[in-house]
Amino acid sequence: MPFLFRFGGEVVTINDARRKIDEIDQDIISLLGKRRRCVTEIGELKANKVKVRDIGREQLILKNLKQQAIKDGLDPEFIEKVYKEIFAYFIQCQNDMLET
Ligand SMILES: O=C(O)C(=O)C[C@]1(C(=O)O)C=C[C@@H](O)C=C1
Repeated sequence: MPFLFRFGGEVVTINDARRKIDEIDQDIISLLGKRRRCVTEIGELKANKVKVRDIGREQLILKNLKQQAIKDGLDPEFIEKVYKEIFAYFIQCQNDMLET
């Protein structure tokens, strides 16, 4: 008898739930890849490298995403930590592309 439990309103086995998590994780990675392509386009517009980092834009994104996080039942402080890493990575991507 497989272990059954509730996940998003349905009764499922742990393997079913893990398959859903695997799909969600693949979507997250694919969306981050898509985000990277947009950031690369912006990087090309910043070709003079006067200012790669835009703190005002980061703050606006964070404000909106923290509100969204609350609506989606997530801790906004967790989202802030995740996005600080995301911004750091994408700023590095822009710096790398502008150096080469
Ligand atoms: O909006 C920009 O100017 C970007 O380069 C994108 C981005 C981001 O990852 O969202 C990256 C670096 C900036 O500090 C702000 C935002």
